[in-house]
Amino acid sequence: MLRIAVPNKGSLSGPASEMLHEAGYRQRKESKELVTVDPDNEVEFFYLRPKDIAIYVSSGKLDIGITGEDLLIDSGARAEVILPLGFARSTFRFASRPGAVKDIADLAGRTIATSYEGIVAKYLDERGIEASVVHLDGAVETAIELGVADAIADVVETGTSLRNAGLEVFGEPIMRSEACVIRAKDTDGDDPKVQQFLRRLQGVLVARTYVMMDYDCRAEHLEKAVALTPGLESPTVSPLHNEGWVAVRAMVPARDAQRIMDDLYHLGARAILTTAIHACRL
Ligand SMILES: Nc1ncnc2c1ncn2[C@@H]1O[C@H](COP(=O)(O)OP(=O)(O)OP(=O)(O)O)[C@@H](O)[C@H]1O
Ligand SMILES: O=P(O)(O)OC[C@H]1O[C@H](OP(=O)(O)OP(=O)(O)O)[C@H](O)[C@@H]1O
Ligand SMILES: [Mg+2]
Repeated sequence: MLRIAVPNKGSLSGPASEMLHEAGYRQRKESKELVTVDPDNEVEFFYLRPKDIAIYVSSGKLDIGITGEDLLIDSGARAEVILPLGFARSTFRFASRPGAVKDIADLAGRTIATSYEGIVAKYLDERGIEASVVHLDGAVETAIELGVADAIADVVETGTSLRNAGLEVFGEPIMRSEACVIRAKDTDGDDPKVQQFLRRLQGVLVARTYVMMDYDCRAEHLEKAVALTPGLESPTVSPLHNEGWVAVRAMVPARDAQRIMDDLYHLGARAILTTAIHACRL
């Protein structure tokens, strides 16, 4: 049985379970459940604190886990990313009151509040900057107003939390992060159960980011049309009953679909349809 760690709380928890559900895995029915077995797929899911997942996975007791790249790096655990999952995208940045800390070098001798001490300590160490790091569990933006720190290092997505606290980022992003599947370093990459799990998740990612496009066009416009819709390998082209016309079918990135439909129409293509992809194996 494959043993998989899944976040039990926070920003990663809902989207992770949703993705697993879309991939055909049974998920817990109730947020208090800590373990769920999916006997049909021979998988056991362990719902754990996101911050702890890399530690469990690196210990080898669980085969793989879903967590944030930032949490993985922060933990210092011997585990690695094997598949980025495209959700919980964020940056990790320093911030302070406007102008209070000018740049990274200006952090020397200051106090920095963060929930990610591991990332911050490593970043400062690599640059030879000596500063004190104060660990807080969350809501670190408030640490400056309450005089606990001169600067913070925290997850930034839209920047709303920083703005609301009257803070501004400084320096380059410390790192970028997204949810990902991880496994212990130095493990066998060919485990067929893990490979099948990854193929299922990749199928969900493709189904989320691509649509199927069908259209008819005159044979003399085919090369230009196919250049707009090259598909993943190559589009399917079938003859139509009307001589001189062909039907084309190809996967296209969902976010480009409307622009491609406009361009195909200008080229003379007609009956241009897009349909959702529900599941896929590439
Ligand atoms: N607003 C956000 N947008 C995108 N990703 C986020 C956001 N907040 C946290 N994350 C990501 O979620 C992961 C942190 O999850 P975790 O559950 O530890 O914290 P959380 O979502 O802030 O929950 P809480 O602090 O309430 O426990 C990290 O990978 C982080 O980058
Ligand atoms: O840039 P934004 O879109 O505002 O998102 C970033 C905020 O989201 C997370 O906070 P969360 O709500 O999880 O609270 P926390 O600080 O207690 O972790 C993170 O810690 C930031 O505070
Ligand atoms: Mg948080």
